[in-house]
Amino acid sequence: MSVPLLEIRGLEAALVRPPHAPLLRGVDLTLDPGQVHGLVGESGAGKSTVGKAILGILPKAIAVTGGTIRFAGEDLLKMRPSRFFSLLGRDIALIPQDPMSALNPARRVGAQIADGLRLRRGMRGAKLREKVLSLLTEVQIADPEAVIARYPHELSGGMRQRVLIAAAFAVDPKLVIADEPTTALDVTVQKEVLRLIRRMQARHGTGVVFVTHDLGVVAQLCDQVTVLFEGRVVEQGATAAVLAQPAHAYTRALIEASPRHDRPDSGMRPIPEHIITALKAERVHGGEAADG
Ligand SMILES: Nc1ncnc2c1ncn2[C@@H]1O[C@H](COP(=O)(O)OP(=O)(O)OP(=O)(O)O)[C@@H](O)[C@H]1O
Repeated sequence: MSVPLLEIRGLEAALVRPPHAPLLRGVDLTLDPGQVHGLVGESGAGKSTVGKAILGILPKAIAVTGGTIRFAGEDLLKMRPSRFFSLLGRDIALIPQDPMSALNPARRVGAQIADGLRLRRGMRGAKLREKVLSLLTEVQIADPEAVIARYPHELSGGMRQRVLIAAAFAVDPKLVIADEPTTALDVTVQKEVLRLIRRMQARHGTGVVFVTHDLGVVAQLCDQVTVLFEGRVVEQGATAAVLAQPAHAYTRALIEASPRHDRPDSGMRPIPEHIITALKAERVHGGEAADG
């Protein structure tokens, strides 16, 4: 039996300060190599917390309190720090939400893409420059020779996100965590960037955990989907099946509430109150503390 690329079991996280409000309540998720798994839910559902727990970059206020996160069979939560940091940036990479704050404003973009290749692949000189240029071409940046010498503020938001995609895929990671990578972009650019991520992951055979509040994005990009509500998995499965025949009332409501892509300004509509109430009741009856 092949080992999943990523296998999360019973992941729990909570606020560090009393009363230690739980944020993740036993999240399970399995990702096979080369697959794209969408993590979807409303704001505050815990999507980013899952992504950050995988990357070991949870804010100080949040701690993992239970469960396992296995990457190719090894538990990231139990790994020696030196081993964990050798995986980050080489086997596991991040495409962040906000390209401007992820890039160093004082360094040219070519140098920033080159960092991972120098550090993780030992590339130098002309070979390194060639590789950076070919990555920029791969993410469809015209005139890469000129772009490597630019500073982040000299590029558009879409170009900056392409630069970060190039940086994430530069060292051929096995797993990419994409945390709402198109939220800051306008709708037309969003579509191009999504297509680009899909193409890059297919070409590089990369597994992707894609954090989004947008089921339209899930439909376009993801093989599998996990629906989160208040830190708990409500529904999980192959995207086509879940979207065509959602088993849970919350998923159905989320589909109905999703922004219409033919009307980009339509926004997300609220989930009906009775469904939220029923979900909270399910949690209480499931034996968990009624903490909110
Ligand atoms: N730095 C922090 N300190 C305290 N609580 C936090 C912090 N970051 C997140 N939280 C809390 O953790 C919970 C889950 O947040 P998370 O960011 O994972 O949700 P999300 O589903 O990604 O939502 P969004 O789409 O708004 O980012 C929320 O209740 C949030 O208030």
